[in-house]
Amino acid sequence: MKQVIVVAAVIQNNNKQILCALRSETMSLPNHWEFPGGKVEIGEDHYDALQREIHEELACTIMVKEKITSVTHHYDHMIVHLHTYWCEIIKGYPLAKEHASLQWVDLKDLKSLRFAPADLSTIHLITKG
Ligand SMILES: Nc1nc2c([nH]c(=O)n2[C@H]2C[C@H](O)[C@@H](COP(=O)(O)OP(=O)(O)OP(=O)(O)O)O2)c(=O)[nH]1
Repeated sequence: MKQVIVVAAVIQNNNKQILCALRSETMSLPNHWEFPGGKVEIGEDHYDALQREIHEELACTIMVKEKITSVTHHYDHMIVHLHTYWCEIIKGYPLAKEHASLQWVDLKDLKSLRFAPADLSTIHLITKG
């Protein structure tokens, strides 16, 4: 089965809301929310990949901070190794270049969005406590 390494950015604003991105109808996992990011390419480390993906998807520059978690999730069509990181926007304001939409979401409301299944452990970790 196809396996991919994916990095994703958890970005918080001054109101403690988290930036969530809606996958479009034409993407895999259509109409699911996710944390912006994407596949790590050959020769990239997680930091390079995350900065590149955020440039492409949100047209802004981030600083990658602490890792939140790493999980392996088995979808029907592939295995995703997902690594999530706290990130901070250091230049620009996020724009939906590839997603159907972006939304700043209160921590308490994250669980009510239909997220990609691989993201649930990250959501659990950032909403507890
Ligand atoms: N970016 C991102 N991808 C995620 C998350 N959770 C999760 O299961 N994924 C999956 C969805 C995709 O299959 C893959 C990320 O690849 P990608 O963002 O480059 O996806 P893509 O639409 O370009 O690729 P494809 O799967 O449609 O070929 O990981 C997440 O929080 N963020």
